[in-house]
Amino acid sequence: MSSDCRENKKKQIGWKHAFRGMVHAVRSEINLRIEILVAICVIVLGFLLRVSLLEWAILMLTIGFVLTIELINTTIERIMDFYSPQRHSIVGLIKDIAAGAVLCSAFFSIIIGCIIFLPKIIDLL
Ligand SMILES: Nc1ncnc2c1ncn2[C@@H]1O[C@H](COP(=O)(O)OP(=O)(O)OP(=O)(O)O)[C@@H](O)[C@H]1O
Repeated sequence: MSSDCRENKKKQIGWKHAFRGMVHAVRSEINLRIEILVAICVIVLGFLLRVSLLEWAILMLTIGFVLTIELINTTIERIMDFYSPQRHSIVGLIKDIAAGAVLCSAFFSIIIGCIIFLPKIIDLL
C-alpha cells in the first residue's frame, strides 16, 4: 500500500471517530443540544436581519467557540469520571472550572449577539 493511500485511509478514519465523538456528546449532553438550538436560531436571525459578511464571520466564530468549549468540557467530564469515579473535592473543582469555561464563552457570546442584533432590532421598531 502506498504512503499516499495509507494517509488517505488514516484521515477518513479520523473523521469517522470525530463524528462518532460528536454524536455521543450531542446525545448525552443536554447543554450541547440547547447550544446547537440557540446556534440555529442565531443563524435564522442572521438571515432575517441581513447581517453583513463580517458579522457572519464573527457569529460563526462565536458559535464554533461555544460548541468547541462545550465539547472540551464534556471530554474533561468523561476523563474525570473514568479516572476518578468516586467523589473527590479536586475532581469536583476540575469539573467546576471546565463548566466555568462554558459559562464564560456563553456569557461573551450573548454580548456579541447583543452587539450585532440589538441595533438591527431597534431599527425595526
Ligand atoms: N467525582 C466527583 N467528585 C466531586 N464532585 C463532583 C464529582 N462529579 C461531579 N461533581 C460535581 O457535580 C457537578 C456536575 O458534574 P457532572 O459530571 O454531573 O456534570 P454535568 O451535570 O454534566 O455538568 P455540565 O452541566 O457542566 O455538563 C460538577 O461540576 C462538580 O461540582
